[in-house]
Amino acid sequence: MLELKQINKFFMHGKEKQHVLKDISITINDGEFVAIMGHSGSGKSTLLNIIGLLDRDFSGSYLLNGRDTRALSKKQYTRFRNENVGWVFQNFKLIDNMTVADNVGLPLQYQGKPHKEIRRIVEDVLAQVGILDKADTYPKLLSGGQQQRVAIARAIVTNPNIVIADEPTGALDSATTIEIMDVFRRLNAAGTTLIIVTHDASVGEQAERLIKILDGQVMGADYEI
Ligand SMILES: Nc1ncnc2c1ncn2[C@@H]1O[C@H](COP(=O)(O)OP(=O)(O)OP(=O)(O)O)[C@@H](O)[C@H]1O
Repeated sequence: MLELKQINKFFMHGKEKQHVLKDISITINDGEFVAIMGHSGSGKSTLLNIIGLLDRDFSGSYLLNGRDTRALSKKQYTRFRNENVGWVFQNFKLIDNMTVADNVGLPLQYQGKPHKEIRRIVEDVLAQVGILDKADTYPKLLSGGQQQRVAIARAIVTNPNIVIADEPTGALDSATTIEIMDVFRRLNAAGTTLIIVTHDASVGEQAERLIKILDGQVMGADYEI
């Protein structure tokens, strides 16, 4: 479970202080599929970075699986993220000069797993996202949808309980968006908590719950984006 309480976040622009997140309190239960929507600049990515343990420079409290994320040392915080959260981005963020299998296996390499075990887990995960036949090719030779499957495989290779995706279909056409959302939905059906920021209403409507953000604040269900 994920509990954000009274989160406030500021950015400095020279001497100007910008209040980007305003008193955000959200609870997300294990296994939920939540979409976050709102206008450009409303604070969605800033919020996602906090939820996904990439940023803890904020005020308020954030408990993840009962742990106070702000009480962790820097090393513990990074480790906690690697164990609990898988990230997927709009532009895939794959390493071009590494094969698909090596990209997906990277988080396991960081964990110090033996080579043979890494290959076995990677093949399992690639099969799960439907691109086992691409294991030994390079990302740039794949379509956008295939590259996003690789990125999803990399996000889930450590078996995290939460997958966080920032505009994961933003660079994909509508047919590919449907395919990628199928992959996400299967993942969620198998028990993974899924949190997606999206501008695409067809993606947002697949979520169990929609969190709407306006100017850094959570809006009620009747707010029209
Ligand atoms: N690192 C940063 N330094 C300074 N200001 C920032 C930084 N990151 C975001 N901001 C500001 O915070 C506000 C919210 O940005 P954020 O990226 O969270 O919005 P968003 O809702 O995700 O937008 P979009 O839909 O366009 O991605 C914006 O005004 C942005 O300029």
